[in-house]
Amino acid sequence: MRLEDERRDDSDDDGDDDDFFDATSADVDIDAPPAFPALNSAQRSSNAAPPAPSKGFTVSGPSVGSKAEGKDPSKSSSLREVLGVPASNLSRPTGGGSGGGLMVPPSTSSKTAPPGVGGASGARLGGGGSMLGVPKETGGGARRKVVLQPGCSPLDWARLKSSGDPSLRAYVMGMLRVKPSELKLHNKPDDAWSAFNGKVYNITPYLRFHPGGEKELMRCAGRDGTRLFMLTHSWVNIDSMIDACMVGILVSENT
Ligand code: HEM
Repeated sequence: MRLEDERRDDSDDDGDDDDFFDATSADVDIDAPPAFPALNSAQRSSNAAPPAPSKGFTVSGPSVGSKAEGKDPSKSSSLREVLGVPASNLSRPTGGGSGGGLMVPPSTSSKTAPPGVGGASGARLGGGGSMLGVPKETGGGARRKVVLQPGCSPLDWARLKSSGDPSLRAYVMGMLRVKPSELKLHNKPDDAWSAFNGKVYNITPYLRFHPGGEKELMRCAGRDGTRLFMLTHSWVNIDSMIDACMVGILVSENT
């Protein structure tokens, strides 16, 4: 399916949290990436530089030079796998100590702590919390962050992913050759497939684990989400994240 065609079956953007995919509305750029970090996030408000994709960022925390990498537990390859993030991205330039992996210890950040919450964990609820499965700050002001339900942390996902549960692959045996017209049929939360880099994945099981929320992920249900994915967070290693959900490869309509 060409991009022009994709634009016709658009998701509506009426602010309703319940509507995931609507193939009828038009005139919205379906690949317009969401703000990352969120426009009103602690990362931005704390005088942060814009997040860099994979190179050229600065680190304000403890030394994370290549020599230190092997010694730091938060940069172990297994953690990287769980997060689907290359080592070089575990510390994004966040300022204010709200980064995901190696940033300033929690106790140094009190700026975003909600009232009544001491500087320790409460201050860490925003920013890079999603990478560690920490529910994000929700209360107060205009901030509207995704809250992962209990049991939906990256580690929980890693556990489920390696369980071999056949429902991860929608009970598909072998690998399918999926045409865009067939892909389009799987556009509901309980039956959502999406193509990334030519591979078709059943994204339904991952929805509740997605740090960016179900609604954002559902924007690419039933279609090729590669562009939106790359515009949003090209540093995320999609293969390592949802390889267990792969159901086939995307083929052209007249194959
Ligand atoms: C199956 C495909 C996807 C996977 C495996 C995935 C995975 C992830 C991961 C691992 C993160 C955390 C990254 C980090 O904090 O550095 C993340 C965050 C995010 N994702 Fe996705 N993503 C997918 C698709 C999408 C799509 C299609 C969208 C949007 C339209 C999206 C929007 C977001 C947003 C907005 C965040 C930031 C959440 C925050 O505020 O921390 N994602 N995603």
